Amino acid sequence: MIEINNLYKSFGDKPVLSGINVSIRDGDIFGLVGISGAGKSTLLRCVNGLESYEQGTLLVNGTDISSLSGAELRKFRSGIGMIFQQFSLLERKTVYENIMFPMKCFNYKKEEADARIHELLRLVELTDKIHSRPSQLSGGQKQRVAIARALAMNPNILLCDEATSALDPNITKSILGLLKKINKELGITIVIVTHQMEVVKEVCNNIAILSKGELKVSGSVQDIFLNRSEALNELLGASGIVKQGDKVLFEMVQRPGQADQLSRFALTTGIQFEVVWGGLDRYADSIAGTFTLAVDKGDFAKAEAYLDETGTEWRKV
Ligand SMILES: Nc1ncnc2c1ncn2[C@@H]1O[C@H](COP(=O)(O)OP(=O)(O)OP(=O)(O)O)[C@@H](O)[C@H]1O
Repeated sequence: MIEINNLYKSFGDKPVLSGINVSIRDGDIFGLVGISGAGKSTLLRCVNGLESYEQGTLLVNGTDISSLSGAELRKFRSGIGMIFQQFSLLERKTVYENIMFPMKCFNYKKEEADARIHELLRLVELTDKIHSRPSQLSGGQKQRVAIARALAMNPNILLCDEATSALDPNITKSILGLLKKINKELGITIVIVTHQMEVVKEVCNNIAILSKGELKVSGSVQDIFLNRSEALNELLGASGIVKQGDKVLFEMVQRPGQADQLSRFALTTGIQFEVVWGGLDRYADSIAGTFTLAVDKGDFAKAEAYLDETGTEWRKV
């Protein structure tokens, strides 16, 4: 469990995080999202003590990192793996030596480390690349090596800083598949910083949206996308949909299992409408979405009555 309470951090006199409250449960795949400069990476780096903070508390499995130093801090950090956009592999070393690196720092016995490297390479499906150097690998393969290295010390948390941002969509999918497998099979909590909404929808169960160093909203991915807060609209560039002339705009939510919602609305009310925004998305294993409809002002009372009578989830835009 990662519990962040009222966290404040500045660089010099510039506040970059303030009043941050986030709770990440064991087994979560948690997304930290927000536009560039929102403070996502800084918050992620606070979790493993790569950045310090001035106020608030940050507890990882009950331990306050700011209370640790020296060997205790090193031991604590070894329980948190991290991967990066640029992979950060040692270019002159082989795949084997790269994965060995953290174990070497902790004086693992050669046989023990050797067995662990083979086990990790099976997990990331790269056994045939054991003697390759990073320059001989594709981007996706490099990230697999980085993941294996991050897992070498058996962490219970994996931090991912824009880990798929440099990869093409198919490779991104395969890395996300690997992260899901690691989360499910090894029970590792994963925290993902990303600006890619498709990444969030594909793997995260919970997210927090940051803007200018502040937490705007947090909760389940599906709820946040279906509730369409202003913070999400801002992130998606959907703020301020233009209201035109005599039209009234409203948004209907389509939860899983409500696939006939639009056609029922059309057939029952007979109202002519335009779909001006929205669509369906896959959230892990279910499909849901929102539609923003525009109807003539004169038809809105009828539409509203239908929506309320049928218990449809909706809101005026
Ligand atoms: N070491 C540093 N020294 C001074 N300012 C910094 C430092 N690291 C980050 N910042 C500033 O802190 C703010 C938050 O940066 P951060 O990298 O956490 O944002 P981000 O949301 O991860 O953005 P991006 O998606 O562009 O990486 C930015 O204004 C950035 O310029």
